[in-house]
Amino acid sequence: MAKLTVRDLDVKGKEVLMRVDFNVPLKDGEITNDARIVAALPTIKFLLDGGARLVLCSHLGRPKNEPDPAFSLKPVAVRLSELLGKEVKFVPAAIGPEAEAARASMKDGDVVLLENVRFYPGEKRNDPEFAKALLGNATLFVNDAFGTAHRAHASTEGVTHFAEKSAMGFLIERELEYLEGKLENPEKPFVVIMGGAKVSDKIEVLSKLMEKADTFLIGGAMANTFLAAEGYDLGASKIEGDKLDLAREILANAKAKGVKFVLPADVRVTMKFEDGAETFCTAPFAEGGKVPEGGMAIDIGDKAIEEFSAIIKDAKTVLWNGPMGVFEMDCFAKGTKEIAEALADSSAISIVGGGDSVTAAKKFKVQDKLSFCSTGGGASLELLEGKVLPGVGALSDKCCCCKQK
Ligand SMILES: Nc1ncnc2c1ncn2[C@@H]1O[C@H](COP(=O)(O)OP(=O)(O)O)[C@@H](O)[C@H]1O
Ligand SMILES: O=C(OP(=O)(O)O)[C@H](O)COP(=O)(O)O
Repeated sequence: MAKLTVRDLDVKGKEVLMRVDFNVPLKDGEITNDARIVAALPTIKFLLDGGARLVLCSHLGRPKNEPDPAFSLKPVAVRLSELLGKEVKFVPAAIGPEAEAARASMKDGDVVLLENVRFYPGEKRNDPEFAKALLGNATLFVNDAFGTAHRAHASTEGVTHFAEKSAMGFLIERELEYLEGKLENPEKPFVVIMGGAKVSDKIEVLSKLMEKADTFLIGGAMANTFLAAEGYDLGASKIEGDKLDLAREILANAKAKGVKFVLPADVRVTMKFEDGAETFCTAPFAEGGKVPEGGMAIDIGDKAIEEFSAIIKDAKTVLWNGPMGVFEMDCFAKGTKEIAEALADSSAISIVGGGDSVTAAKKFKVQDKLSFCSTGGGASLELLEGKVLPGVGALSDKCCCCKQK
């Protein structure tokens, strides 16, 4: 069922509670990446231009359900104010007399940012009393916190039970358009690039995507587990030893479905896991290549890069989730960098599923050449697994005239 969006709301003169994901990285009180604030701006501006009295709420980090200055949203209010070019009043509480007073004194077009909702035990518990207090006198709720939409918390799900209408913002709308819409009937060939640390984190998403994908390209540490399951010698590489049977099952499943499941032909190896370490590529496994004793596969090899890039070139839709190697260190980053560049050069619809892959796309400066980069790691994975995100499922349905919610 289609959900309400901000376009369906009449917000003039009304108090609107909006959940954003302002969970930004901070270093010594400074925001080191404001992408999540920037991503929420279109909805914030739309509501302010429409004459709403806008009350923003978010979490930041994982405080222990009590106030902790290290996780205060105050620096975010300052940055948001700069980006909007207007005052954003910061309220050092999310509920209670101070928050109520600040909200009561708002005029149309004003915006306030409440303090971190995770300073209260009711947030993660999804306590109805906390949700009611957070909604306050607002009758309308807007959720644009895609990165947190997989959490059924008071500020993402609980408040919808008390608001007259609950709608999604433009960010969530766009995330759904790409991670659901474009992948519903993907233009073929549809290629899925999977990497990252663990097979076990991605089993569900692998199985789900197996229904649609033509080809999987597997890299990162998860490729090591598949290669080990095929009987190759991986030396001291990172492997999930207890997932070998599962890996064999996935390989058999792909074969039965006629899906190409491409493992790296070769891997890049280091004898020392440290920055600036020397590396070399193994011979192709099919030609007897192996990781020597004590060696670690930390990236896909040059032959694998060549093969993966050729497949990406012919694709019409590509979904990328998980780096090809330990891209955080330049000496182990070649595979991830070249695959990111191959994706940027391709004419395919290119969708990056959040988390480390987006960090990699930024690091290798290809983000602008990709069709879409998700702002949520966990949320994008759950969506790709086919789950309904609680923060989306709880929004008002488009057809019900919204009186019930
Ligand atoms: N061959 C490898 N050996 C060890 N770690 C790896 C390897 N390849 C990738 N990684 C690590 O996997 C991590 C990312 O894994 P993951 O969290 O599953 O990705 P994502 O966040 O994109 O879903 C990165 O920190 C990267 O260094
Ligand atoms: O950064 C987030 O998730 P992500 O790292 O999975 O993208 C979200 O803000 C959710 O945070 P949480 O995982 O503490 O609930």
